[in-house]
Amino acid sequence: MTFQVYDTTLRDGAQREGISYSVVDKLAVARLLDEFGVGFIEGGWPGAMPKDTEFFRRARTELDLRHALLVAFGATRKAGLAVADDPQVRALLDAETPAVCLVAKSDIRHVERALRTTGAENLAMVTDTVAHFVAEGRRVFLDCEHFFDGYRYDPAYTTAVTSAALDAGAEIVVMCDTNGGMLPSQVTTAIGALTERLGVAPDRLGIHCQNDTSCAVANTVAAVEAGVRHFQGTANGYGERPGNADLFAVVGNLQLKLGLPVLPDGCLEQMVRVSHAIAEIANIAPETHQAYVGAAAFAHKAGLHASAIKVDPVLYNHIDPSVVGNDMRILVTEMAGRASIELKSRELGLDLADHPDAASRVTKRVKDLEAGGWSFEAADASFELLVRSELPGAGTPRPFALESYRVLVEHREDGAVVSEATVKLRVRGERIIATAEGNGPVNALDEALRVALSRHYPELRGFELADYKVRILEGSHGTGAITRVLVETADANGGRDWTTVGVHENVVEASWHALVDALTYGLARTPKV
Ligand SMILES: CC(=O)SCCNC(=O)CCNC(=O)[C@H](O)C(C)(C)COP(=O)(O)OP(=O)(O)OC[C@H]1O[C@@H](n2cnc3c(N)ncnc32)[C@H](O)[C@@H]1OP(=O)(O)O
Ligand SMILES: CC(=O)C(=O)O
Repeated sequence: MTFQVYDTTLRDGAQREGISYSVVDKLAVARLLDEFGVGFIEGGWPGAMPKDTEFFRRARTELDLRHALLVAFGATRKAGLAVADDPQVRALLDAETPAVCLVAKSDIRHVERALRTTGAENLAMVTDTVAHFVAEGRRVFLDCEHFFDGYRYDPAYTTAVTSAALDAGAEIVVMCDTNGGMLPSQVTTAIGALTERLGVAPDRLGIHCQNDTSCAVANTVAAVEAGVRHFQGTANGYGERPGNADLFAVVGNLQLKLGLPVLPDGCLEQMVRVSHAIAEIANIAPETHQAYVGAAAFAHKAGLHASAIKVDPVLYNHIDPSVVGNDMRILVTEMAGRASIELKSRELGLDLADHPDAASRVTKRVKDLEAGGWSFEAADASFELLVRSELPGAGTPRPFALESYRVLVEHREDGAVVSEATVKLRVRGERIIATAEGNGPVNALDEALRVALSRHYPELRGFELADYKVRILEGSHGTGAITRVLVETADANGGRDWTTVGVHENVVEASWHALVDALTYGLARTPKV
């Protein structure tokens, strides 16, 4: 059984609001899609946009694809124009791709109202254009726009468009749910009715679904279950309006749920890497909760889940995440039980299995702290320090003892606002007082701490405050609003970043907790200078 995995990230995907690829971006995306093992890459519409024309020109020398064939997209000839005289058709040929995909009207209402021509002329446009490209040695796919809506309105006309294309030599006629309004059962019914009417097997048909009902993936899978072998989609579901069928979910479902061999061996595990790399190029943050590839796709928060996962991860994962290049994660929050704490600690290299009392104490502290507004879900480093403080023999020494700190904010006559912080610490028996300025109170505090500690801990110089997030939480504890601060610290020497948390009614004090955890954690894991 051979499947055609047809990617349209660079054509339909580029129709998503906010995406604008350069030619270099398009070449990079094409290489990634090829590594994912798709069979066809629709690279754009040559002749419609100079960038797309340029992409196909450069692709000839700069792309060395292992799995995929490049496809150029265009429309059937203009109404009333000979196919050989249509400049769009010429541009499509000039792209010199082994295959082309032609979009054709297949809903009689669109033929008459949007194209402003007759049903007969549209059929001739399909026949002429398909035959022209076939005669030029191209493989031809025909995208039937508004196929399902057209078929419901006038099945005879939509069927006639399909037959005209197949008779003229099209390899596959693609049923497009252009407005994205279909449901899986409607797709299945239409395919059954059409194949009966046409007298052709469903493997001459393809499927292309927009996602306006959030059913694009389900509709695509339903079409394949109905016998279709050519399916289209885009990386991460990018596309016009809400998007297209997310090719990663489609492929994951077909390969892992239905056991269909849609990708070459060794490609499925590239899924997460390719998904995130394309998101990066598209300048769109990867969707954390995206099926299969999202960072949270296999992240477990509920204590009950973790307690079963501790026995066997299969019990709460629909697949082994590594099969698609993803990882399972255990989240530690107020919903954690002892099993969550134990599994998360194990992830961090701390074994609580032989310390049930410590696991219970950590669980209780996490629940109590979270009730007070703390959140460890994104603050692994603070969680690790907490576990270490309870696990016998694993404690992390605090690098200093605080005598006091003070922060001033000065609004000067010239309008400048400067913060100044002073810290008084005891470091290895020495009393140190240090003062520093910063562009805000937290920055000043961070600088003063570094000044005070740098002689005893020179490795601190490699730490950078990479991100600082503040969230004001509604006052639900009789204290008024409280502030939660998350600090992300980067290691200039290339180590992994780490995140710490602090909570207090006062934003500076909350930040102080997060900063102290950040330095403590960083110093504990960095080799001494
Ligand atoms: C469903 C889909 O998403 S298909 C992909 C759609 N993608 C895009 O539209 C992006 C690229 N498009 C473009 O750059 C431009 O729209 C172009 C270059 C294709 C056309 O631009 P223009 O010539 O200025 O025409 P315009 O966009 O205003 O209208 C489209 C024309 O194509 C005609 N047309 C639409 N579909 C078809 C078709 N399947 N076959 C032949 N002609 C068609 C329309 O009737 C209209 O013709 P008209 O100019 O004689 O009225
Ligand atoms: C061709 C296409 O993108 C559509 O009909 O949705």
